[in-house]
Amino acid sequence: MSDNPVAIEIRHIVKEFGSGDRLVRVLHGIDAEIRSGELTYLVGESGSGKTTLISIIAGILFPTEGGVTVFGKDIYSLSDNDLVRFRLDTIGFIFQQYNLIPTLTAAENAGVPLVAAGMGRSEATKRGRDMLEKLNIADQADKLPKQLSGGQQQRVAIARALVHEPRLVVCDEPTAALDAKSGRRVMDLLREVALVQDRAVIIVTHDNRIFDLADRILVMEDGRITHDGKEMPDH
Ligand SMILES: Nc1ncnc2c1ncn2[C@@H]1O[C@H](COP(=O)(O)OP(=O)(O)OP(=O)(O)O)[C@@H](O)[C@H]1O
Repeated sequence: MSDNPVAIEIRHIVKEFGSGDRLVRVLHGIDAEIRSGELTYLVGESGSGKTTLISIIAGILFPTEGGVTVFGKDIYSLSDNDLVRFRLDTIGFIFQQYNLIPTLTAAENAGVPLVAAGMGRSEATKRGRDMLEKLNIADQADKLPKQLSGGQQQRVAIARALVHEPRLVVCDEPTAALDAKSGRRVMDLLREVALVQDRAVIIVTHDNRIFDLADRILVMEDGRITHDGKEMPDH
C-alpha cells in the first residue's frame, strides 16, 4: 500500500434502486480508500456497479446507506447547494461521450466549468485556450466541435474537465473510443496534467491495453470490491 495521503474515504456504501418487490441492491456495503497522487482504476464486468459507485463518489447519486469523505468533506452531510458548489469546484468529469456544446468553439467549450462557477465568458475562454495549449491543440481553439477529429474532441473534453484545476478527476471509459496509441497518450496527459500533488484521478475502464498504467486497480464484482492491488489479479 502506498504512503500517499487518503483523498477519498468510502464508508460502507449501500445503494438500492426501486422499492417493494422491485427493490434491487446494486452496491453491498463498499469500503475503500482512494489516495491522492495516484491513478486509480475501477475495473469490472458490465453491471458490476462501477458507474453507480463513481456517481456516488462524485456527489451526483445519493447512497442508500454509508458516507463518502472527499478531501476531508463528508459530502452527503452538505446541503444541496453546498454539494453542488463543492462538485463544481472540486471535481472534473471526463465521459466517454464528449458532450461538447456544438455551437461553442473549442476554447469556449473548455471554459464552460468556469462560466458555471461564475467567471466572465472572456476570461473563461482565455483559460480554456490556455488549457488547450497544454494539451497541444491550441491551433484548434477557434473551431467548432464538428470541425474537429474524434481525438481532438476528446482533448477538448479533457481540457474542460481540468480547466478549473479540480482536485478530483473522474473518468468513465476515457480511452474506449480511441486507438491504442491515442489511448496511452490520453493516460499520459491525465498523469501529467491532472495528477499533481494533492489530487486524485479515478478511471473506470474495461480497456486492458492500459491496465499497466495504473497505480492501483480496484476490481468490482456484483456490487463488491473483490481485488485491490497494483496489478490485475491472476486468472
Ligand atoms: N436507476 C437504476 N434503476 C435500477 N437499476 C439500476 C439503475 N442504475 C443502475 N442499475 C443497475 O445497477 C447495476 C449496476 O449498474 P452500473 O451502471 O453501476 O454498472 P457498471 O459496472 O457501470 O456497468 P457498465 O460497465 O455496463 O457501464 C446494473 O445491474 C444496473 O442494471
